[in-house]
Amino acid sequence: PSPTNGTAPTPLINYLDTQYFGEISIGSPAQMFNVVFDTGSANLWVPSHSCSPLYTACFTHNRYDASKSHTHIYNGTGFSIQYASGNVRGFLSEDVVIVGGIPVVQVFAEATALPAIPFIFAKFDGVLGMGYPDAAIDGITPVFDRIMSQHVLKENVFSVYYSRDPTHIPGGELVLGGTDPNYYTGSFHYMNTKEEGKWEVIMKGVSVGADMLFCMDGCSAVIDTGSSYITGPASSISILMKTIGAIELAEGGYTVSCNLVKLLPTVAFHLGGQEYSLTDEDYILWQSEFGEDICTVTFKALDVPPPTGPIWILGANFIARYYTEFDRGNNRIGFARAV
Ligand SMILES: CC(C)(C)OC(=O)N[C@@H]1CNC[C@H](C(=O)N(Cc2cccc(Cl)c2Cl)C2CC2)C1
Repeated sequence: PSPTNGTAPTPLINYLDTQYFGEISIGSPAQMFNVVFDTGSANLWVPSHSCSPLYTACFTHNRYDASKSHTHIYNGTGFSIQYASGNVRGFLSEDVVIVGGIPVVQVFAEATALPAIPFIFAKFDGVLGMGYPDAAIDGITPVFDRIMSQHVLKENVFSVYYSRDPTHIPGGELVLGGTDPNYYTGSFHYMNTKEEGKWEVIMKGVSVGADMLFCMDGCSAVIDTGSSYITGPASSISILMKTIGAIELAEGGYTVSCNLVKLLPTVAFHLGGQEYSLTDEDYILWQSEFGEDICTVTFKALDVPPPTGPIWILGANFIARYYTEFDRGNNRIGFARAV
């Protein structure tokens, strides 16, 4: 896919509707990595060749070997990213990174400490943050900003399609520089980002069936391609779960009995003058295990402390229903009905 027409598509793999990732290369000759294109963060990191194999999560993923790349530029500055479940630590390097066929000289982190939880569950090797520069740790210019400054894109936007059907190939698509009409119908509706530095918008309410139950006075919503689910404040989520008759599991997830799934109400998110509703098909993960069906609700409780929170995070299961355009040129987000 040459970026000559100003857009650069990258096919994504869909793993269980919870992880969507695509391939990039780093170094010369090319070393390939599967990364999540994560609008909720703004740094690129991949496991390092110098990560001790005692870290299971490093041992089971592709690792970048600086000594094998003749375009590697040494940096060595320390790096640490605090995830909820643990820190990824390492050091910075610089090399040629190719995304969707577009090469950039990029400062990125080589992870030398990768917590087993959650990364042994990751099918991807690393994370390519698609957030704003303000969110970048160590003030590193993010990949998309490096691409924009090359003036090779038709528009300073990128778009994300996440397939809901695990048998659909590709499992998704990232387009740099535009949108892909094959994956949406109807027109886009746009809303401005709340502030320059985040893929975050003002949400005007969350309704369950006909009743607006949450966020009546407005709240924030982050559109996060790197999160699997939709998360909301624990108080709201527990009311939502009671309303739909879901029962809480030990580790904090919720399930409903599969024969009631068809009766579940729609949940609608009021964003930018439009109601974005999700039906049971969109928010129930129906899995058959050992001959019995388990219906998991793909909403999770997550209390993000102020000043960032309280917020709702609209993740993969929202994006799978609503094709999303992230517009850096106009600091706005657009949604269209996904195919
Ligand atoms: C404050 C700061 C650290 C920048 O916040 C973030 O980076 N916030 C990120 C926001 N987007 C989701 C990121 C996340 O949770 N994972 C872990 C993950 C997600 C889904 C499935 C799996 Cl298996 C895993 Cl491991 C990233 C690897 C995508 C955290």
